[in-house]
Amino acid sequence: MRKTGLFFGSFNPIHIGHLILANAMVQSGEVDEVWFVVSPHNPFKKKSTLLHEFDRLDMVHAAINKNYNFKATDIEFRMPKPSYTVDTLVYLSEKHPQHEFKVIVGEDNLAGFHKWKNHHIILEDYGLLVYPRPHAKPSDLKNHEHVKMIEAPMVDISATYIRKSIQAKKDIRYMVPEGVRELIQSKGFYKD
Ligand SMILES: Nc1ncnc2c1ncn2[C@@H]1O[C@H](COP(=O)(O)OP(=O)(O)OP(=O)(O)O)[C@@H](O)[C@H]1O
Ligand SMILES: O=C(O)c1ccc[n+]([C@@H]2O[C@H](COP(=O)([O-])O)[C@@H](O)[C@H]2O)c1
Repeated sequence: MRKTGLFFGSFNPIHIGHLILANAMVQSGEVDEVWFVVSPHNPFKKKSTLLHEFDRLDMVHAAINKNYNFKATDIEFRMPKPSYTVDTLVYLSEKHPQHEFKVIVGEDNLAGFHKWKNHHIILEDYGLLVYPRPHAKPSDLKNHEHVKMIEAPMVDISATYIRKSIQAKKDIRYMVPEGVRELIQSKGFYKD
């Protein structure tokens, strides 16, 4: 069985915070690889700054480059919207029976985790890999046998900050991998 961590996000754009964290998951030895699950554009949610899902997927591919421990998946583009984590897990497990999937979440997600669809199934059949987040509320879930806390650096950067920097015509070098920066520049993403 291949141990695979799923990292869900809109990745608008993917940045070094995401990549450092995904790499820490692989380095911890808890997973062999991380799949970036790009969240689709929810047609019911209007967010003018959210790029088309294929553009965000292209940036994730550019970021992964030749890291064979990382993979990007567009699986949720073809699933009913909004996509629930449990549905994606069930679908992926059926499609890839040789993989054992776990969900990567920030510590701040634990407090509201009981509101996720079929959260018991996520916990019992899959499990969570949790990375530290600043100001996370305490949660008993940390002691659950299928919840594993993973040590990872906290990198204080967000996609919002990067988008704002581009709008302010600032240099975003080092916040995203060079290939992502080149894509953003050549396609004129986030300029207006
Ligand atoms: N710097 C970071 N370190 C660790 N996790 C992060 C970081 N930035 C975002 N995340 C987490 O990664 C997941 C995917 O992030 P997302 O694509 O929403 O990026 P974001 O930078 O938070 O975006 P935005 O600023 O547009 O809200 C989310 O669960 C989010 O909490
Ligand atoms: O499946 C659910 O019910 C569910 C409810 C809330 C959040 N999630 C997952 O958690 C991710 C982060 O959620 P949020 O609300 O912190 O942006 C989101 O992209 C989903 O993958 C999933």
